[in-house]
Amino acid sequence: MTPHNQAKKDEIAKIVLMPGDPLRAKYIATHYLTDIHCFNTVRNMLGYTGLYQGQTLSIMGSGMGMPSIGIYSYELYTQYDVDTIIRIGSCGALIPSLDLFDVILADSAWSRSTYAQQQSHDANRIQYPTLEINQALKKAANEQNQWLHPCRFHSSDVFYYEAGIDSGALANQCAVVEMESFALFHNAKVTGKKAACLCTVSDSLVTHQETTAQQRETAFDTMAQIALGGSLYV
Ligand SMILES: O=P(O)(O)O[C@H]1O[C@H](CO)[C@@H](O)[C@H]1O
Ligand SMILES: O=c1cc[nH]c(=O)[nH]1
Repeated sequence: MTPHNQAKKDEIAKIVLMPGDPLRAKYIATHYLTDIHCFNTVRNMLGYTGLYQGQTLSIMGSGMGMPSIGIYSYELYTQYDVDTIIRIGSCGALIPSLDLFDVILADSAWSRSTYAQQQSHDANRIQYPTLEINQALKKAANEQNQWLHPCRFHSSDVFYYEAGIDSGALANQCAVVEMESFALFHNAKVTGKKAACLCTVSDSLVTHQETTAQQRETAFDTMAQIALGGSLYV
């Protein structure tokens, strides 16, 4: 147990799907897993373990932002022997060619965050997912006839900008913005574990279209199904 997670070690699977929203975790667990068991309610950061096509899998919220996913993912990797975390988030489109509900796969995450610098003196502004997990997700998407858009993410500490879209994100060819992948990829690297990040486009910073809070909780089924399918190839 940790200050943030009441689970015993054997209650969490080797693979964890991790949305920011704990209610998205509950929705996916209750709709797609069988034999589910809720292993964490501390701070309402709900976590579930169950079976997906016979394989044990966990789904747990990360909360919003790098400090939050930094805590939960580090504990999962170092105290619960989790091997792989696949973030299943929402993101804002930074380029006009992306539509609401498109599913995006991070091939890298650029950030101004000091998370990696503070955590391990890692000064890299770009962190990377695990290639083998991205390949598993691409294979699952292919099988499901879904198109996955691989691109660089801007992993930001900010949701509401007074100064407009971060020019550094555009200069670094980021196609979407979200708030966790950089810290997750860093934690996977320093612990010798694996990570990937899928996001569904929930809004566009270009067209200003947006989904509702309810859709962000319960309407990201395409992404969930790709992550669930990919977990079988990990
Ligand atoms: O929907 P989730 O997974 O929380 O992801 C995105 O949504 C939150 C902001 O609304 C941030 O956590 C951002 O990364
Ligand atoms: O961080 C995020 C997530 C979704 N949409 C945004 O605009 N930013």
